[in-house]
Amino acid sequence: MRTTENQLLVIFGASGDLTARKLVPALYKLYQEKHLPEHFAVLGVARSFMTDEQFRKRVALESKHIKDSDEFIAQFSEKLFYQDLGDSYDVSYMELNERLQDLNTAYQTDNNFIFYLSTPPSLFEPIAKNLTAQGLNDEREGWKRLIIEKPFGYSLDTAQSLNNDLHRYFKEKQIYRIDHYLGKETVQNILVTRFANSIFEPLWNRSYIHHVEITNAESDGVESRGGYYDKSGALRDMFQSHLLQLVALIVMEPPLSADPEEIRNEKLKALKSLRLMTDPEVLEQNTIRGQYLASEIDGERVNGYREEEDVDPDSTTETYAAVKFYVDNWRWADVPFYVRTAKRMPTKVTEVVIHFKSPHHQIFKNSNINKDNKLVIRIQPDEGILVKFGVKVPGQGFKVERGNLDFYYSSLGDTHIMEAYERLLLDAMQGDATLYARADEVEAAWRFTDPILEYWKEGNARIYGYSAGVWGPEHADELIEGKGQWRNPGAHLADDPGYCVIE
Ligand SMILES: NC(=O)C1=CN([C@@H]2O[C@H](COP(=O)(O)OP(=O)(O)OC[C@H]3O[C@@H](n4cnc5c(N)ncnc54)[C@H](OP(=O)(O)O)[C@@H]3O)[C@@H](O)[C@H]2O)C=CC1
Ligand SMILES: O=C1O[C@H](COP(=O)(O)O)[C@@H](O)[C@H](O)[C@H]1O
Repeated sequence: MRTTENQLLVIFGASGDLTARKLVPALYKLYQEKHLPEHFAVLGVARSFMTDEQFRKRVALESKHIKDSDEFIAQFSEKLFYQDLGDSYDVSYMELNERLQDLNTAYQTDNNFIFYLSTPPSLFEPIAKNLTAQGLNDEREGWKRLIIEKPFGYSLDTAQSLNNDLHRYFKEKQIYRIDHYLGKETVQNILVTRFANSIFEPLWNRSYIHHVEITNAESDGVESRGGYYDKSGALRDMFQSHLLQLVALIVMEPPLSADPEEIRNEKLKALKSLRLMTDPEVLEQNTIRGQYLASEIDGERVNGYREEEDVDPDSTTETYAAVKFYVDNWRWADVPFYVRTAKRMPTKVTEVVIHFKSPHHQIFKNSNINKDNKLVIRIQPDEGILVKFGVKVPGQGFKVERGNLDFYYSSLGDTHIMEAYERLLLDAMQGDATLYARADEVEAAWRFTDPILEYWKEGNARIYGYSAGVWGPEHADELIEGKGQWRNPGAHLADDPGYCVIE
């Protein structure tokens, strides 16, 4: 059992959206579930002026994301404090340090500090530098950890220079780069499915796997984040980070143990083995970008991307990205990977599908099976795993249909499944970086993504429009043709069509 030592959590960007919507509710849940240490406090930091009481009201007492009895919330709120930084950096950081030391003494947090940077990325380096100037990176008394929000860089160059900047002030082992997909239970379950069973891993290679398909679909548009998204796009926002982390978990070799560095070493090797696409012809044939157009969903008009708030009316930023690629190593040679991510799809769903090859000799010639075995790892919603396999239809002869063999997390009843930010915060509090991305992993992911972005930026690849509420541009079907078709899953895995369900 890992221990959570006494500590003080400092959140930069405490007046922002993420703090109110994700971080404080996650801390509250950890408090409810009794995961927080006996001596614990949170200091929120931003430029806006607020008293402790105003901060508490804003993020806890009046938060629609926290629901519980007033008394319990009030107890939790007493652990929350706020310090404004104003605009004059040196003086402010000195005051911040004094406040920290006072809280550290009052709450007996043993000089253990986590600094969570939930600010615009341009502030990651200056905050690390200012903390260092105050000696707040020094681990001689108590440990110091730095959590960095996404996006981590905008390209390989910018990610490398951010890594270099941060390493000037903090050691790699002090740095925790958030990728909230790694905090999802079902994403972690990929490791368990593969390495805690002997029934999947022997098949997990080019001899048995036909192709791998990953879909990340959101039904929402860009909502209020148009300003950020228009400079980012689907490839930077989802593919480079969350989806390549999923790919790494699917592709990686078995680690020696569940030790964080062993797992991260294998993920790095996996990311390094993705075949770089630099030839324009290859990029043209293997990547597709799209942008959603205005449409009607359930009788209501929804905006096209270019009409969204804070989006350039002539924007060529992609809201749909599909990439086909190969992994150049012994295990995966010639197995195509198809990964797509998009906004304004028919439903919100993320899943990994391992498509197995057909049996190499068909005995049941009259069977009406034209689909192969599949392993569906449903990341969200309706989290679970589904195996599609052939079963005999009762009656004469050998008619074969696809049956479903499944497991759903919802069947665990009342078991509390930690939300990603809860899990990640608790891990950082306990000094476990397994579910955080290491510097070299992030760079390897950018190395693969950069040439696609460059090719798209040059205006070479066409940007296909698709109506909001459909599965992306029709042209994307050509990418996967010859290997089958996109699975276009429904919201509920439990409703996945199958001849029978084996309980
Ligand atoms: N919101 C979301 O759903 C997601 C956000 N993220 C990431 O989380 C981070 C925060 O995002 P979000 O909360 O949405 O952003 P917001 O714009 O809502 O908040 C930014 C915060 O940074 C503060 N800030 C700005 N300048 C400074 C400064 N000089 N010193 C200290 N604080 C400062 C702002 O407060 P003030 O103006 O008072 O200083 C505010 O509290 C970003 O890196 C974002 O990419 C990642 C995934 C999802
Ligand atoms: O990081 C991000 O993720 C969300 C999707 O997260 P999920 O947990 O709801 O799947 C995405 O909407 C956002 O654009 C992106 O920045």
